Amino acid sequence: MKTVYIGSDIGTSSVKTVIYDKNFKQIDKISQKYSLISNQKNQAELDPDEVYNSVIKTLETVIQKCNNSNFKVEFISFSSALHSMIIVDENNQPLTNCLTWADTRAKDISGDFKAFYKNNSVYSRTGCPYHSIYLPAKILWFKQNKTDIFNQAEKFISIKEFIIYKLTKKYSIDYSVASGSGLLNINNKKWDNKLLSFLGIGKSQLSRLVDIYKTYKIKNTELLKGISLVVGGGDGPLANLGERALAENQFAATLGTSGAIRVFSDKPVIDAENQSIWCYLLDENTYLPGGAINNGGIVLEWIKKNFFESADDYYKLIDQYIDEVPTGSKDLFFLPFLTGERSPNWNPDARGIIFGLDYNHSKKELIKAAIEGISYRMRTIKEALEADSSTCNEIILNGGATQSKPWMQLLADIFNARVIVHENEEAVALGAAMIGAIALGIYDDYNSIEFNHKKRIVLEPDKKSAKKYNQLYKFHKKLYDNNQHLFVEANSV
Ligand SMILES: O=C(O)[C@H](O)[C@@H](O)[C@H](O)[C@H](O)CO
Repeated sequence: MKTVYIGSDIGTSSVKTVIYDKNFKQIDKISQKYSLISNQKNQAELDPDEVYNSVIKTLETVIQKCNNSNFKVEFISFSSALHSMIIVDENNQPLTNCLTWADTRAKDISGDFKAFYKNNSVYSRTGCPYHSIYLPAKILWFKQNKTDIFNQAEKFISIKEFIIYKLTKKYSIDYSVASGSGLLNINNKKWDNKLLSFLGIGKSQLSRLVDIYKTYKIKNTELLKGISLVVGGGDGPLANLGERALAENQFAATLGTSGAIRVFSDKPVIDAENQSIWCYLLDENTYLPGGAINNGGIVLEWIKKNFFESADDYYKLIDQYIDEVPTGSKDLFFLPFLTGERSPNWNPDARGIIFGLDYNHSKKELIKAAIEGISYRMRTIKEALEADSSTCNEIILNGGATQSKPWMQLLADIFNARVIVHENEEAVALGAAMIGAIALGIYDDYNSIEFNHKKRIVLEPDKKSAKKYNQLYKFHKKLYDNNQHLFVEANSV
């Protein structure tokens, strides 16, 4: 009987459940989309029951397939997007939808929280810069704006806790997802007391902290009952694991709707002065400093929606324009802050700028300038990370951008580093499956996993283009810096 592992990646717009053989080779994958609810400004929510039903549907389909093929399922291991929050009442019923990382309502919280954050070194303890994406701001928003819900809150949980609760009747949160909440002290691995008392919530309102290897038996549904469920971790940390970017100078990057660059470290890495990077956890002993941009492929989707609605071959056109338009898009610059900024400046007021437009520019230059702008922002993260960890000459890339070879070459040139893409496309689900194999005692730790990672693409930077991009990048940064005060002023004109 063939033994198989299952990794399930609960993302922001879909769940992907993947079957692996015991050498972590993908056998099959089932995905199910769900809809992001965004009827009001700053809202980006998911319906928790819709997500749960989608997860169950993919799991049952996969288990049925395994049963039909006479495969022995060792475990199901989970991953989820970070920074999500659902408030549940004393009967374990959701009082809210699931606020995702993209929900920005909490940028409008009032009062002295920012000063508290600064004066109490919250960043140094939690590894999370002051920002509305994290749970402290989200919780405060409810306290200030929906007091009735805040008062009825029995627990503040993430989407993964919600699903695991439904499957096991246990509220547990792993250190990885907990570290992305902004409520965990990453040094002593405990909920941060000072922060909790400022917010006016108790430890009992948060789940029990468990390690990512914690295993339960599934209690419900005929097909899933009795299968080992491994709690697993957050998508960013598991992407690095799935990419096997294990060394301190190996950065793994994701570039999809948003983007991130991260690296494993055996100690906390923080930038106390500028707070340019975050530091999350994979497990109790592995730290994950990194940075994330809000504006990746979302910028290209915005251009499509507004200017290329009927272009079925939009992404092909993008590739063509990257090739046709010269480096630097004929001096056109696009600061891509369509949804504010996360790393490295965490500026919620940052706005998009198209600079240098003249009569000879066309949509081709506009698109290439957007691609260059997104890529420059990724470079700002690489640099912030290098300033606090090690220099990196090789970046392992995953996410939607890996569909475009011209974009990847442009990234290699802007990073002035080798870009590698592996054959396996589902790094996060793969990382979750690796955690499951450790949890079940098949491997001692993630270093000892034997894995033949095949490379699909290896791109070296082109020297001439890298040199040119170096100059252009400096100008891009200047454009950003010189407009800082105008971003703020624009709020009150
Ligand atoms: O490491 C990462 O990829 C980022 O830090 C996260 O903030 C993700 O964007 C989030 O989990 C949504 O996928």
